[in-house]
Amino acid sequence: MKLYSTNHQVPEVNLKEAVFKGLPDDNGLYMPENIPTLPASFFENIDTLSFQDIAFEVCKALIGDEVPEKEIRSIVDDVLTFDAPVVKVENNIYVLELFHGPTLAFKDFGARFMARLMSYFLQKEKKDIMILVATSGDTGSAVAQGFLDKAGIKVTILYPSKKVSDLQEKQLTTLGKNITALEVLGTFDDCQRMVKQAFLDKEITSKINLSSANSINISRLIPQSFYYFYAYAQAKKLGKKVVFSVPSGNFGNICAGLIAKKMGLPIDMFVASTNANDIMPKYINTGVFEAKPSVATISNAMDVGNPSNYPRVIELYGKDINALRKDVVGKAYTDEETAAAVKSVYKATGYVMDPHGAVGYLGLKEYFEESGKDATGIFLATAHPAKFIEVVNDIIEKDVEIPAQLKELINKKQESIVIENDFEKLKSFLLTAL
Ligand SMILES: Cc1ncc(COP(=O)(O)O)c(C=O)c1O
Ligand SMILES: N[C@@H](CCOP(=O)(O)O)C(=O)O
Repeated sequence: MKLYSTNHQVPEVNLKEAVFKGLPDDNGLYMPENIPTLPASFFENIDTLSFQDIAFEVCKALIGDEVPEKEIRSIVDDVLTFDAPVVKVENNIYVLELFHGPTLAFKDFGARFMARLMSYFLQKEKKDIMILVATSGDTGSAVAQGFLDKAGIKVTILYPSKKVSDLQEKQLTTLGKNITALEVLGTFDDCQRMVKQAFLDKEITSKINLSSANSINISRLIPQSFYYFYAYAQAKKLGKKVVFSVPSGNFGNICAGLIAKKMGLPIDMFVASTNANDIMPKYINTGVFEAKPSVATISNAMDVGNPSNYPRVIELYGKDINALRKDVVGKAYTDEETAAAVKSVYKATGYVMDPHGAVGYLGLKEYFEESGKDATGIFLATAHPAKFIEVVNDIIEKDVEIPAQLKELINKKQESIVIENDFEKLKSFLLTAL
């Protein structure tokens, strides 16, 4: 796989370089030079294949020139040890549950794949790596779990103080070992900015082999495309066109879906659904991209004011907004609308949505209402509702069952290092953590 930078100021790299480097030196994002189309026969038989078989075919088409087939098979089988079922919620409305992994969020797919792929590349080369990751709640814990105890790898997580849920914070701060959590006195955007700055700082990069585990790293996006194919395979028997609604923040998840579409997956439309941090819906609707400070919402993991995958999304459409609009509509919702959706769906069906999934549900409903389409609508449930019990229990007036992997964290001791919202503080931490 050859990858270029969206800023076009640095030479192309192969997959291995892109994975370890994370961010190109010109501050762009790595993009595959060629996105292969899968053969028609694959889509004809897709509903007869397992999740692992589908992922294997997709992955082989993307990275098979650099990673041997046998290795891809073993990576995919190791990563996909849990399901991603499509479940009916209402007439024409289905949910793709992406929260059955170890940290109960869709990030488990990306983080586990990245950890496995890096280990494969590192077998041939001995070097120590520092993974730097900014999180608004879910990426950090998935990455920490994915890299826990991996020899030669240290993980530093930056999370915004008091802006993640209590259980998310437990997940970030209780692992210890090779994982360090930095509690930043700022927003997620501040954490993301500091991480990006570290990749461009020559003193840091000359002393530390830094790598990113955010969706700026291409190896996060590849596995995030697998479940779009698998969801389509599950929905194929319904015989209708398929629309996906993706609750979005940094736009890595939807970007992976758009890559799946480029590979030939017949998706009729994507709905990019956000909370009040509506930078991308505004961009899609007006053509103006204006990053702004994020605001706190009940779908906290989507509180992003400068969506990092914007350059990739526009690159996929040759920077032609009208071409993008043919595939993607943008919708945004307030906390009141989100809470009302959680409540009404629970009352009508018994299904408990988390606030992020609820934003996706709202986007799908609105799109169907305005388009009048008779299609299979699938919204992505990106996290388990128990990760946000303080919000969800209040809305549905009932206690959500807490899965065992969260329950066991409740009494664990949290450990984090508080740092100011100042890049120099991160830099001195990194240089002393060597
Ligand atoms: C639960 C949840 N939903 C949605 C999102 C948004 O996904 P993305 O940043 O890929 O748009 C995130 C964070 O990434 C998340 O943790
Ligand atoms: N919502 C994310 C923010 C980071 O997103 P990423 O997909 O770009 O790594 C989170 O939960 O941390």
